[in-house]
Amino acid sequence: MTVSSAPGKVYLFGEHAVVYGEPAVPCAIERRATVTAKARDDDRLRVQTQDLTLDGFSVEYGDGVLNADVDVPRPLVEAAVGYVDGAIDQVRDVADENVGFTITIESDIPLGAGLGSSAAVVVAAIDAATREIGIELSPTEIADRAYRVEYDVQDGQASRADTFCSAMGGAVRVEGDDCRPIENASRLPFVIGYDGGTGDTGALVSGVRSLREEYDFAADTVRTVGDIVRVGERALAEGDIHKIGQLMDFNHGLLSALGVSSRSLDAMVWAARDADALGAKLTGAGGGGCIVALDESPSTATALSYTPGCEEAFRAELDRDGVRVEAE
Ligand SMILES: Nc1ncnc2c1ncn2[C@@H]1O[C@H](COP(=O)(O)OP(=O)(O)O)[C@@H](O)[C@H]1O
Ligand SMILES: C[C@@](O)(CCOP(=O)(O)O)CC(=O)O
Ligand SMILES: [Mg+2]
Repeated sequence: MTVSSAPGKVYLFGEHAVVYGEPAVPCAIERRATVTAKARDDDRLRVQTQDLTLDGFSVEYGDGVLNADVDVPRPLVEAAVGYVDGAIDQVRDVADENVGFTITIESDIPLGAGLGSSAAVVVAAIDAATREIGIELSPTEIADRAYRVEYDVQDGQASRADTFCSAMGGAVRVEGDDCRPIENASRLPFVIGYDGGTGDTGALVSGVRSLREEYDFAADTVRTVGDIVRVGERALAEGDIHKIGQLMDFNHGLLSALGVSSRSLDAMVWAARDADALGAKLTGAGGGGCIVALDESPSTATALSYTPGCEEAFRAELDRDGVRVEAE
């Protein structure tokens, strides 16, 4: 039995635009998905998940047959299994044989909310399952294989940002295939607001793609997000937290123009701004889920906890650890 974990993330800047080759800066946070892999005698895959939203179910999958506990809607099961299934395909590709596994997932990352639960689950699953059969992949190799899974599950619409960040930890910079850690990133006082909802990553990415194809000004907006990231990474290197906050606000405005915000995300962003946060924006695909704000004081978290539509507000520290083995 092997246990590995990998962190979720927030986007300081650059989600969506990163899909079209602009740079982005995601930061790993201390909320993790933990995956236990146990090799089986047969070649089947059994997945058990104790998830916040899915509320615990188990699925057995093999030979193209999917058996789930009775009362779980099938599309939900298929959506949940897609990423893990893809991760195990990658492990079988590395092993060059059809190894079977029982996979157990425990995650404290809200699902489908912009904090990269999919990337964390895939990264941790690839690490745990390869180690379980005696193969040790480097974090960059895990990131690359996890990216291929996200790319497939999201119908060819994914950047390397989430998976690289989850595998490496810390703050990272991703531009196309160029992925690198940001050394000595200044400490940022992240506060997260969560509306309890989710966004459909694939559908939201498709929406931005259509706008970009239809209107030159939407394509310009995507490029402008890239400009914000380029200025933002200098501010990050200089530790200019006020400028970082201002640029987060700007980035949110452009994401909103691209149609990926929502009433509750906007309400949480404005609650954070009214509470004197240095900046606030949605994180990840949008549509529903989480915002990230910067505030050293407790004001933003308190204001968010009284904001209608905000289900949970919490502080998140930068997690310098990427994927790591917890037990072997
Ligand atoms: N604990 C979990 N157990 C099983 N699958 C999970 C778990 N957490 C996330 N996933 C997978 O990740 C998907 C959500 O990913 P996505 O829509 O990209 O949102 P995000 O990555 O922002 O959380 C879920 O539908 C599921 O397939
Ligand atoms: C919208 C996007 O830039 C980020 C999606 O993040 P999340 O899965 O919502 O955490 C898509 C991608 O980079 O693959
Ligand atoms: Mg995701």
